Amino acid sequence: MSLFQARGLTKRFGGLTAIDDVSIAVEAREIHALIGPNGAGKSTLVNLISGLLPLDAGHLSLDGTDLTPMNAHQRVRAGLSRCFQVTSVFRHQTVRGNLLLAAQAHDGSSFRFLSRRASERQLEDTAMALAERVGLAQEFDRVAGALPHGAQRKLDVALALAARPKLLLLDEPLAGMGPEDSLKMVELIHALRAEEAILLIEHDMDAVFRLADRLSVLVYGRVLVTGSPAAIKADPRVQEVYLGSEEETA
Ligand SMILES: Nc1ncnc2c1ncn2[C@@H]1O[C@H](COP(=O)(O)OP(=O)(O)OP(=O)(O)O)[C@@H](O)[C@H]1O
Repeated sequence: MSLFQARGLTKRFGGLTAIDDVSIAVEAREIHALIGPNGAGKSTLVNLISGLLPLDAGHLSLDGTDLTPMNAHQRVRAGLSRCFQVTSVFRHQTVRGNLLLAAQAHDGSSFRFLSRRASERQLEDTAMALAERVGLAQEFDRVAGALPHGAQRKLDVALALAARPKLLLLDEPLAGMGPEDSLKMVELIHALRAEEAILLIEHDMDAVFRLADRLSVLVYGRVLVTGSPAAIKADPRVQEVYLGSEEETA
């Protein structure tokens, strides 16, 4: 069984079926990218999976746990963590402060048998380990709002990692980044795959095709095709969807 399975997801907005019987699976250590033209339903699908929007129909499971009846917070606790297009960083806090808060929010109860000093030390270690994982150890004591955009997005990823997710939802992680930051973020996402499965929504097709193990193409709220990067590139139906902007699938 796949680590993550979504089956028959459906969402209507009045007369519009924005997501129409969508099924998608993500395996352990897989980067599964979701692509599609503007308005295809990618954001709606991510909101359904993370629990920000209620489903009209369908089922979701993660590592054998039924997520369907859970709200967004319960889904995070069950192992589904999300990075937002709009960063969720506390701008006036330092990197350390942000990561301590996140570590405490997700780990607080596991420290209740430790002394206060021991639990504080443990939280500090967790915060530093998160900073190191995303390459922000040098910026640990800097105020988050003063960091360059690329570093803030890394911090956003670290905040999502604090929940120790089994599946990480990355919603346009490269949005607003220059080429140098994009390259660093691609490297970071590539490295994350060793521990977290990733569902990636991203407009930068170069990055998507470099990172993804499999892709699903969403068109008018339906999955047109799922396959390897090579199969997706060669698929005439996909080429037709992107006709007029061939460089996007190149
Ligand atoms: N809250 C809403 N109420 C009504 N219609 C909506 C709502 N949210 C999305 N839609 C519609 O659902 C469809 C899918 O939109 P969605 O934003 O999910 O697409 P997308 O693939 O994420 O687009 P983009 O790549 O431009 O962000 C669109 O037709 C959109 O107008």
